[in-house]
Amino acid sequence: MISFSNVTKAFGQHVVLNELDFTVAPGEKVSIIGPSGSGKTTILRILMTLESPTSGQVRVDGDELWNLRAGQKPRETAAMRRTRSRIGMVFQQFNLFPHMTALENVIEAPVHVQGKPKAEATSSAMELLEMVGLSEHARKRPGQLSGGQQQRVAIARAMALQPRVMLFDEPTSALDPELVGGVLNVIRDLAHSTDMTMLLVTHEMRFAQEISDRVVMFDHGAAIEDGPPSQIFGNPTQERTRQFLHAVLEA
Ligand SMILES: Nc1ncnc2c1ncn2[C@@H]1O[C@H](COP(=O)(O)OP(=O)(O)OP(=O)(O)O)[C@@H](O)[C@H]1O
Repeated sequence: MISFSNVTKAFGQHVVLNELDFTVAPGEKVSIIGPSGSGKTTILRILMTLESPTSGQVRVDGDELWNLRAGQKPRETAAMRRTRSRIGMVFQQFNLFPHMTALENVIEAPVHVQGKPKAEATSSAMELLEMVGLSEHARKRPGQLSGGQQQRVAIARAMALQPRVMLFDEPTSALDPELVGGVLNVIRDLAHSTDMTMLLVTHEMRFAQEISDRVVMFDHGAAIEDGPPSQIFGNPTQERTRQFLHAVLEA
């Protein structure tokens, strides 16, 4: 469903992804872990077409996202537009429209991007808000909701175009500790009950261990270890993975 082949991303002289090879199969739930600055968010931003790679190939569901030509700026392609409608992304900061209610945030893309009739979009959005436990708060604006509730609205919003792939970028790291569990419960339910492909960048190691089919350890822009959670958390092959987990789990 997702493939990075020989992908390099540099910001000026700073190489953030270094000849990365990485794939995710349809329906797989994959967590990305690694130290700050190792390139984890950049991978998600490239998939959302918010960044372009410097070189290499990125494919989503068979579509190559960029047609990179040496010396030319990357151009918008039909594959990029198709991909954006196939992928939902949940950011650290909830990314909701503050002047719209929870319900209006969820129906916004189906109505304005897809041209769905408002009544139909509203009924699907209410099902999504119920799924994330917020149907009673549908008429509230983000400022009237807790951070955890706002993030659950953001998950419903990201699901509104019925994506085949969901990307989560440290979805609980901006939350007060007592609100983290509610958001993780929603992501866990999605992981267990849907056949969506899911890619999660997280510092919640125990959660990654619990929900992932595979865990990929990043360091300096490369996937240095890739395996089932039992390997990564129980018996990592790389010393760097061992050190990282020791530092994070002892903190
Ligand atoms: N637009 C940009 N311009 C310049 N440098 C950038 C840009 N975006 C990211 N970087 C740099 O690229 C590196 C990798 O960033 P990225 O956000 O992918 O790391 P990360 O592994 O997600 O880190 P964290 O866990 O702290 O979020 C960082 O050193 C960052 O400063």
